[in-house]
Amino acid sequence: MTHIAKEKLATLLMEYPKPAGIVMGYGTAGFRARADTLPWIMIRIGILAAFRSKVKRACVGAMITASHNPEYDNGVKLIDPYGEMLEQAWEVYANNLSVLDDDIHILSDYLENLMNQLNIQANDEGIVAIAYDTRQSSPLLASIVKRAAQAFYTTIMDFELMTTPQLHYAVRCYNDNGTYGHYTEAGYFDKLCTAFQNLIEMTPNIQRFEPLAIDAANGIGAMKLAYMRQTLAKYIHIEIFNDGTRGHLNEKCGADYVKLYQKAPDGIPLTNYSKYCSIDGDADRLIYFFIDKNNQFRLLDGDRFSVLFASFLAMKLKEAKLADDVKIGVIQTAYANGRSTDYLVNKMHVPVACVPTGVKHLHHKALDYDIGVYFEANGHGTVIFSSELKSKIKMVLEDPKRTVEERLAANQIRAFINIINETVGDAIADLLATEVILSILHLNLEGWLNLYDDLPQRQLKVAVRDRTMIQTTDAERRCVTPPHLQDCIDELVSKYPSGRAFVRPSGTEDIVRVYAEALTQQEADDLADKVRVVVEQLTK
Ligand SMILES: CC(=O)N[C@H]1[C@@H](OP(=O)(O)O)O[C@H](CO)[C@@H](O)[C@@H]1O
Ligand SMILES: [Mg+2]
Repeated sequence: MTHIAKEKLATLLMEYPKPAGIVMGYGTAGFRARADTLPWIMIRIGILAAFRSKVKRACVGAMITASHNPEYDNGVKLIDPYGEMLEQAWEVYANNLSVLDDDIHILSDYLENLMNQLNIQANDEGIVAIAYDTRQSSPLLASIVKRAAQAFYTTIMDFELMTTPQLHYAVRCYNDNGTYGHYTEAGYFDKLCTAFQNLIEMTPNIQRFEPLAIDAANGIGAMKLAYMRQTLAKYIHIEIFNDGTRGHLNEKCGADYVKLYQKAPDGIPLTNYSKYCSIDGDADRLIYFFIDKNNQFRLLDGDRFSVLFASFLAMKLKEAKLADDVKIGVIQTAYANGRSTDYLVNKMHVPVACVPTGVKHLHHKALDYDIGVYFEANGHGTVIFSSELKSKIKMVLEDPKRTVEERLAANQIRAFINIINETVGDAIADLLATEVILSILHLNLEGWLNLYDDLPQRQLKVAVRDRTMIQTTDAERRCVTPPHLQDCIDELVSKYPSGRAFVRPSGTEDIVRVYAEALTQQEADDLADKVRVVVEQLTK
């Protein structure tokens, strides 16, 4: 480590000291906590981003956001060169760095060892792309990441205000020299909007788009959607509410609020539109909803996107005569409604895999398929396509012996691939994909909802002394510790027809989550509550 790097680090450590006794782990979505407790961890993350970039000899990203959490929280996560989440093995380095106190000698010893281990030279080049959401605390936190990375000969690409998926996209494009698209924001919108227009224009008898009201959670998405709204005004009328001019970020609005409380957000008129959706604070989650004829609030969550996207793609594969040699699969977590899994497996005959919570797990598993559709129930997800599938599509398009219908279907899949953000779940891309599929299939929200009926469900948060006491297996569906907890859950569940329940420690909050579903809301509530009681008893 150079003398200058050491000096710069020492200055940062003095400026942003680590609070005594603080412990922080790189969790489901990076480091996340109250914003005022975060500056010190940004130093560590800045260093790690620089190292990661040097090792991969590519640009990596650092996104400052706490997504759907309150304005006073913030967080940071790293993005790997292909636009995916940081490789899990590196989370260990993040955790090791977070354990270290502010002693510059100890820190530089650790860093020198790490540089040796990773075979990094002090003057290797690094490049880190940084972006942040609209939180007041974000610019300062971003500036600390930047200064720490710069201490290690690293160039910074400062994108300032961006959605999380936009940064994932930019990192991917930058590293594959524009093959995936141009890495700027203009490049991002150009790719999505052009593909959306193409798909509309190539499809005969497409249904007119009904106006859509969007709850933007008073976050970054409002600003970005405004740009898209103008570009696509010719096709679809979009109104943006909760755009940050009045309300507070994620407060009684946004995708997480709507999904968790199963009710409409504040700040949006509920009578004027037939279609509504909510995004979250960093615009990577999307949830649709509407008010039905009986004045009931009806929700379409992540499971519904899986079903819709997989149905559309399976249909187009069939039309393109590609269905036989393409492996399509859906990835869910334990939070997926049992009826969605049932519909996918038994009605659509699409294989479903279940993985632990967190997009990194879903994304990883989706790579096993030619078309991997993945969504968390909360509305975070995307579709990824293998390069073999992309070549097959190209072959159909270039084969003069193929019929017009076959080529049209292949072309529709190709356009769909360009709407989707394959690097990570993206509310804006998913919204465009959903809108265009609904119009192609002539479905309204009611028709989409009627594909299957959800089982009533309940989610609870339980505060316990030490959430790590609960350990799980089988994609978090069964508890291993504390002893007997699983037996108690099994016993409770057996009393409810079609009942299912599980318990897991949250990776982003200091709580344990309980999930239950059953035939009626009353039973789901009862089951969840009884499970809560045994959790409380056995973790005392
Ligand atoms: C039940 C639930 O919604 N859990 C969320 C939440 O994780 P937890 O580990 O459950 O706190 O935050 C994650 C990051 O945003 C998201 O990926 C995940 O789906
Ligand atoms: Mg988010």
